[in-house]
Amino acid sequence: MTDAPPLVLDIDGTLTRPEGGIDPRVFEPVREWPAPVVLATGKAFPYPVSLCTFMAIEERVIAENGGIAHVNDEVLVHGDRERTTAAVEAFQAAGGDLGWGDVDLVNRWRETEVAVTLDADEALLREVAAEHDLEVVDTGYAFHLKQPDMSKGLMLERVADRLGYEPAAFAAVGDSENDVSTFERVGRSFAPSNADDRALAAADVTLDGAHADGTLDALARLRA
Ligand SMILES: O=C(O)COP(=O)(O)O
Ligand SMILES: [Mg+2]
Repeated sequence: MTDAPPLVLDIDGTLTRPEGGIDPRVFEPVREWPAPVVLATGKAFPYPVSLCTFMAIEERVIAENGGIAHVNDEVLVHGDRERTTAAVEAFQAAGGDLGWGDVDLVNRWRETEVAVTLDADEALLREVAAEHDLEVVDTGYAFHLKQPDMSKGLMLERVADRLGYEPAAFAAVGDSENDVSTFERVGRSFAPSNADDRALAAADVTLDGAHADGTLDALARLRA
């Protein structure tokens, strides 16, 4: 294989099993991929960094829906956490609950945006977001309260530049609306069958397989 494209891979819903957790079958093809692999996720910064570390691949990550990234010994920051913090305080003052319990590991190491459980008061969250010029993204795993001008795709432009590629040189796999901004910029995009309507509509290719089954199929097609 000589011309496998660089990859942008979402994590939840894409590298995972339907019942949750990373599908270990993705480790080898990702580790052996002959071009750069960027993990692009809504998770807080340390999560994809750790995943790369334990997969023994370069720590090339876009985290927090494009709020922060690491590539080539450089940290790139886009989001402004203070704006989100003010909105979270308003949400909580109006009776909203982020929903992660007393020890909130989901947000503990976030630097730019905030994640809220899917069973939180969505109408209140959207109302507060609008009042603070923020938006709510539903990844299927959490609501994310973030700046509208922050996305995985926008951060991919900066990461791709550091890696010496055009964003269009990349192929991407992703399952939800937070991957649409990536799909809009890459040359080839794939959505596993569990993807939400927005990801399915934006993807070039809809895969028959769900979760990592679909992703493994996409990776095999890209190397065929
Ligand atoms: O944790 C989430 O809400 C979504 O994460 P993902 O972007 O890796 O799918
Ligand atoms: Mg996902």
